[in-house]
Amino acid sequence: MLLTIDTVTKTYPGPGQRRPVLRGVSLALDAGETLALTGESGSGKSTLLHLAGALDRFDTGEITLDGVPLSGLGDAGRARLRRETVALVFQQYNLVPSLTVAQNLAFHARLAGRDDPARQADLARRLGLDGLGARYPEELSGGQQQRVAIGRALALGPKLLLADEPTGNLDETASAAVLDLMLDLVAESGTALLLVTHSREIAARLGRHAHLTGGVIA
Ligand SMILES: Nc1ncnc2c1ncn2[C@@H]1O[C@H](COP(=O)(O)OP(=O)(O)OP(=O)(O)O)[C@@H](O)[C@H]1O
Repeated sequence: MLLTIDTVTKTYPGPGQRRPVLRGVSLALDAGETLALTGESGSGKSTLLHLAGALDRFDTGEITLDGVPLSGLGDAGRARLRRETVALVFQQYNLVPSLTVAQNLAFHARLAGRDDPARQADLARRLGLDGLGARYPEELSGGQQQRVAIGRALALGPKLLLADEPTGNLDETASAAVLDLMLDLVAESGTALLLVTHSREIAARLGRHAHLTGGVIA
């Protein structure tokens, strides 16, 4: 298994009565699998995605990512594992406005010491970004910006791609096109995908579907 989430609980610290967001979530994802995570607003989908990506700490239970139990890691260990294994795509594209498309595509791979211009060029071509390399994010459509964000994530060569409502800002046509490309690219590269969505249609396109409700997977 690439990712195993075992009876994980999470309560956010805060004033007043504290209610657990996750009450014992269990979920497993094999290498190369695609899984859609749905659930009502506030059910804890983003929280679970962040925990799976070693971006935040859980209270009890265990998450094992690429063979490494996360509970035993400190901040530095989690950061290293994240760098080596995971890439993220959010609803907000989070591109660097002062960098060109080509520079944005290379940015995270370069930071991780895995700069591979040939791979970036191939991703740009596959994502329909040819000819846009010298443009800045503000000169792109939303769908184009999201395709750059997906290319930037996949340029890392991650084992696990975590996507939080990645097409949530796009109209239906752009959303379908971006999802198609993302699914093609993860299938080709054997990358596992955990994708949070509100859309039943999108969920149906992925290999598996899990629904979060009442702090557990239904
Ligand atoms: N950093 C935080 N501090 C305190 N509470 C938080 C924090 N992040 C999320 N929460 C609370 O935890 C609950 C779950 O939030 P989360 O964002 O995981 O839900 P979600 O299912 O992704 O929601 P949505 O579909 O609306 O994005 C919510 O009640 C939210 O208010």
